[in-house]
Amino acid sequence: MKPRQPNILIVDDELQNRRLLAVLLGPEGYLTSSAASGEEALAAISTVAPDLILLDLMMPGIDGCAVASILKANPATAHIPIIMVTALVDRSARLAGLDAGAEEFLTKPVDRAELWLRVRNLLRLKALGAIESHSAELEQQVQARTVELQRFRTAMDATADAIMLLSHKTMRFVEVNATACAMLGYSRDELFSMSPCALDETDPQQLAGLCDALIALGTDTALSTSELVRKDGTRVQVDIHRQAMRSDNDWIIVAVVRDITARNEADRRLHHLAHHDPLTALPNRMLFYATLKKTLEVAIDSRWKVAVLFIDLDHFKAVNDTLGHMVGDELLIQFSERLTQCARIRDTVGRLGGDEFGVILVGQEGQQAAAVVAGKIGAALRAPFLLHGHEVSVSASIGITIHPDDSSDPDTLIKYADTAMYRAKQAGRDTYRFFTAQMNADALAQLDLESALRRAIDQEQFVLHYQPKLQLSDGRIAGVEALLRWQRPGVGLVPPNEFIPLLEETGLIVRVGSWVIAAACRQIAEWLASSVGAVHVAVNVSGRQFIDNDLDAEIALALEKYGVPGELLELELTETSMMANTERTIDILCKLKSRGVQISVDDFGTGYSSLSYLRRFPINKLKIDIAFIREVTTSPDDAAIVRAIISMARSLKLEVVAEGVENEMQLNYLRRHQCDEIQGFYVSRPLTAAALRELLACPPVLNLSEGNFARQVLLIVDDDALMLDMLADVFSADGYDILTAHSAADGFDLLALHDVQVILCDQQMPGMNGNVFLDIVRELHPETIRIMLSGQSDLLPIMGAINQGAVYRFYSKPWDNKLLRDNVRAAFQHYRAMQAMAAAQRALPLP
Ligand SMILES: Nc1nc2c(ncn2[C@@H]2O[C@H](COP(=O)(O)O[C@H]3[C@@H](O)[C@H](n4cnc5c(=O)[nH]c(N)nc54)O[C@@H]3COP(=O)(O)O)[C@@H](O)[C@H]2O)c(=O)[nH]1
Repeated sequence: MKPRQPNILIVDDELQNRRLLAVLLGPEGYLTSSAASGEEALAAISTVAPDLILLDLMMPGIDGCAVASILKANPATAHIPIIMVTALVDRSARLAGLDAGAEEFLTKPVDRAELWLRVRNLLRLKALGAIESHSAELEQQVQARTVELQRFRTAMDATADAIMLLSHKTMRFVEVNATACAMLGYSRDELFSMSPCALDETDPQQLAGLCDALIALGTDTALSTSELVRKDGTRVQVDIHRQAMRSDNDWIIVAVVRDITARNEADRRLHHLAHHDPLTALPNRMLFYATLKKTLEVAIDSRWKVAVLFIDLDHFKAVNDTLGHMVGDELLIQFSERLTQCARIRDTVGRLGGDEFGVILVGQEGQQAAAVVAGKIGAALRAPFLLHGHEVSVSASIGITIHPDDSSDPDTLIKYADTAMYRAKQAGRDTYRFFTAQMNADALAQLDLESALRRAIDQEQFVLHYQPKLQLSDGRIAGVEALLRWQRPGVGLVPPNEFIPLLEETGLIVRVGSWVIAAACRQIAEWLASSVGAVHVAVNVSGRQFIDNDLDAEIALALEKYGVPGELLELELTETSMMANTERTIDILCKLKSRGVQISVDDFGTGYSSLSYLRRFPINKLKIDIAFIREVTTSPDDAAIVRAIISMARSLKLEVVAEGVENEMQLNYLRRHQCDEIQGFYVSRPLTAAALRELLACPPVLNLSEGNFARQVLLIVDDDALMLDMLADVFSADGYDILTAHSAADGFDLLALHDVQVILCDQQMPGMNGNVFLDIVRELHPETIRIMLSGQSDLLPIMGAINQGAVYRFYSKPWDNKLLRDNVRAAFQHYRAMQAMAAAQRALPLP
């Protein structure tokens, strides 16, 4: 390229001088322009700045010094070199010129060689000055950029995300921050020298394609999740935001890389938490369901069978309620471990909630495999669990459904397995049941019944019947028990056993129970206001009424609403319901008792039966369950239980009511053993309110004669009628009340009805012989004195009976009348002595 010709401005008021200088400069390749005055020069310079100015010192108007001063004062023109041309040779004129800013002087007339030399030197110097200032400028720029870059790097390095800048042209990193180095284990220089493809195992074409796509996106950023390989070969999961940015004639791909390992781990943990039971770590209901759904999809294609086992621990609630939730939790954990061991790796074990677990079995066998696993689960539970120092034995009830036999829908399979599990429970627990179509029909019937019951509640289709309780001391009606009946439209009166279990199961018992309390209070108030007067009414209360609502407030409200004194209301609770939620139940019962409400334990003897535990409850009465009353006069076991309950109740100062009394024998037996009240068909069946009113107006007269308590009653038992007569004759003169029985059965009835003190019994009787009879009597009526009459020479059975305490004396037939009478008299004396001793013991204070 041809160098640019320097442009020189000649300023002189003399044309001659201007022309001369132009002529002198022309041959040296300079372009010249001229100005005839200082003003003209300044105007020209403001338009085009010359490379050098030859300035005449002495000019009219603005002289050379003034022009120089103006130009040097202006930064835009200060750099233009000025050669002052003057005819003046004195020193002061020259100094004035230099002072004004001129770089050089030429004296007129101008010497050509000196002119060229000065011009050339000044132009060179100017060029040098321009370069220097340019490099200074450049240096400044570089410094500024370096500071900027440093600041940028510091900022980049302080960023938690890795930042990597990739040149599109070179496909190499041009910048990376410290986080990138730390994340990937490479130094900055290593990253600059390596191909980015090594980091995510792509090939260069892929990378180029990715960059092109980003460039096409413009300023938009693209997000992707990827995995990068560290220097040590390990992998790091990352989110990458990429953006292409123009940089001169290149594109820079900016990648902001975030390590998402921790986030992924947190996500994984969250996912695990959402799908697993935190206590047992087993899949929860949601995951169990999802697994079953997937398993069924595969099974349908591959024609496999899938069995679903629904497992529920038996009496788990009792463990929880009595030993506490910590023990309950531990049981669930240990059970889940045993359960998992019963399944194969490919099976799924899950916790469906509470004490309910599920197992999914896949295979060809279906039923057989399910039965085997169910058997294994049962066997796994044989060994007791050691739970925080308590040894606990539990069993499980299992329901089983099979795909494709029962259904191929996950919901239905689980529901059917649940239904079958209930059947296993009903069958006595600790067993398993396969689902059957009948179960489904039953389940549907249950649903029908449930909706009918909901309607019954809304439409108040319930009524109360009342069954009297008789006080044994005086034969008066002591009160009544309110018993629920359902007047089901189109069906008639439905007894509670047919619907109370479902009310309990569905929780509807709480609403119905509230209705019962209100209805009973309303009825008490009605009787109170009528000629009937005060009637003490007991209502049955379910355990759920204690848990699900504020029973105390509810009863208080009902008593207040109907103006009923608390003393006329009694609550009957079963032992089992008392054991659930003990503390809350005790609290509520105490509040109720303070209102005068009586509390009795229903069905006593069938549940927990721990009187020491029951002492914590503010109870007034025990109701002995009907199961012990049915055979109380013939079953030594039942009789012993009844007597034990009465005696324990006495010592705790509780009243005792026997329920289900159906005959006079039971009544007398209970009366003789100090039972306070009886309830049962013998007194009356449950009655409508109207029928009860009539009964109360004209109460039943029951045979409650003082009996023969003060008399001496001798029972003679012999199948031989002649023998019976003879024996009765022998004792007729001794003033006893003599009862005769032809068989053991008759003997039991008479013993129940009368206060027999001495028994004389033939050993050889058909049916039950004397040994067995007296042995049972010993248990039923231990206070009696039992004498055996034997015609046998074999004394061994009699000796046995004597040793067991069943027989007090024995006599061989034929007997000596006098000896026999003496001994019977002695037997009565012995009886009285024993009674006196027992009474004295009873009178002693309790330990
Ligand atoms: N939670 C509630 N439970 C209630 C309510 N009303 C009744 N029930 C419970 O339902 C069960 C069955 O009651 P029901 O069919 O009324 O039977 C009672 C009596 O009829 C029956 N009974 C009475 N005497 C005799 C008899 O001599 N022989 C005989 N075979 N049965 C007899 O016993 C039932 C009373 O039992 P109990 O309550 O234990 O005293 C029953 O469990 C009721 O409790 C209610 O409102 N809420």
